[in-house]
Amino acid sequence: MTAASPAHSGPSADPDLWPAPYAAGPVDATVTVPGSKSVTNRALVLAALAAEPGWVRRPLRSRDTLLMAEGLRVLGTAVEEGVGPDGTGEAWRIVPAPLRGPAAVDVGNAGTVMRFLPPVAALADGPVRFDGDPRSHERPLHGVIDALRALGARIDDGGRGALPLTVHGGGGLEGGTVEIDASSSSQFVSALLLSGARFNQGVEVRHVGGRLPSMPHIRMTVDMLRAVGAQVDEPEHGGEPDVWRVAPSALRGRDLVVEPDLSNAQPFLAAALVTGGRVTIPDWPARTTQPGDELRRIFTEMGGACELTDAGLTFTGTGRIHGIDVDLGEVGELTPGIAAVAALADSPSTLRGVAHLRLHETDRLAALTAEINGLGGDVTETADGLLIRPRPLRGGVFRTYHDHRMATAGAILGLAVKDVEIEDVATTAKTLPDFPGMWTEMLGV
Ligand SMILES: O=C(O)C1=C[C@@H](OP(=O)(O)O)[C@@H](O)[C@H](O)C1
Ligand SMILES: C=C(OP(=O)(O)O)C(=O)O
Repeated sequence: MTAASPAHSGPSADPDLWPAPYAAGPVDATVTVPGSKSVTNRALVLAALAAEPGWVRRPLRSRDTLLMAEGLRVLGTAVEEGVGPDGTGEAWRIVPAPLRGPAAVDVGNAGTVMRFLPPVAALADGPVRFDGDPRSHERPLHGVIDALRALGARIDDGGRGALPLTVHGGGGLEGGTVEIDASSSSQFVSALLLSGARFNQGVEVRHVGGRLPSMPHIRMTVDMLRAVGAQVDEPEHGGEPDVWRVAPSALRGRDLVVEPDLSNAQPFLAAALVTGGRVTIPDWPARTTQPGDELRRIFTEMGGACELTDAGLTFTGTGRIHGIDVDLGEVGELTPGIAAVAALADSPSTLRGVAHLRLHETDRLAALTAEINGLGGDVTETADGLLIRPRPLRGGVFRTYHDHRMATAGAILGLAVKDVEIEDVATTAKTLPDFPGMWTEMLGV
């Protein structure tokens, strides 16, 4: 472990700076992780589009999912706090209703809200205005806007191809075949498929362009559509490459239990790796489309070991971390946490396939480079990723740029480097509101 730099004057009293706890020894903890953002927000959209009420059990309650629930509410759907249909387990009860406008939807900086709801709004019977955080104006949306127009929707975006915009819902959408370039976000494809069953002709989405990122998230969309009764053709299992089809049909209301968010399990697993300790995540699914499941392979290659038992996933570290050369294109949202671990390794790492992270919550490649180097690291950006050469790090302020995964990446570094202070740790509320409490509880501090 690296001592704090003598030049560093110790933690400041700035309330916006969170002193990241330093781990004096190996962690040994069981950490229950709240539900998946991606599953919760798909479940909400599908339940709102269904022909009958449904339940979403163990939903994630975070900024992104509360924005999704509110967006659906203003479009007419009832999202009620309650218990599951058998009287057990906390759940949201979703009662679909005719989608209506005028309405105004705040997307915050949630990719899932800004991309999944405009197709839903096209089914409403009036104008729906979309706006969000300043960063939401910079995140790509052209794939959704152009596709919806091609499928028959009227959208006023002032020619920007981005937020803010108004979808002039016409009470329904013709649908049909559409070509999009989804190389900047897989969420374009997911967005069109999720609403596609409700279009008159269904939808056929043909991706044309560069590499499509985050394929597991598209598989999640397809699996969840099938679970509510949609008929989906997809490239896997013999379909045409880069083509997805959803047939027009009614969707069933279901009782769906949300899996723990495996991407939010990442910092806790990383804590086992970095401190040579042991962390168990209960309810780790045996089979899942969540990209976080890849952490079993990636963190094992970086020096740990994992075991999936009835108790959950137990991940054990040795305290020695190895560098890794890995393509993260399918699992881009894991990059900040992997970069933090890689900065503490005993050999260099190359993270590839993630150019599209420049358009995430912040430019994650620039942010990780600036902040790890700000602690004395040696990170360089490549055309599609990062080169990380570990060096002894020192304490200092780790800025987060309104990015929840920057905050958790900084916390991972703080385990091994004294006097790291995270700016605006509250930004973790996007997907994990109690992160600071969970982190200190894991460490027993
Ligand atoms: O569909 C989803 O739930 C997501 C898809 C991915 O988006 P991109 O394909 O834009 O990276 C991922 O990074 C994001 O965190 C969640
Ligand atoms: C990229 C992410 O989020 P979003 O859904 O806003 O795209 C993320 O959570 O890492």
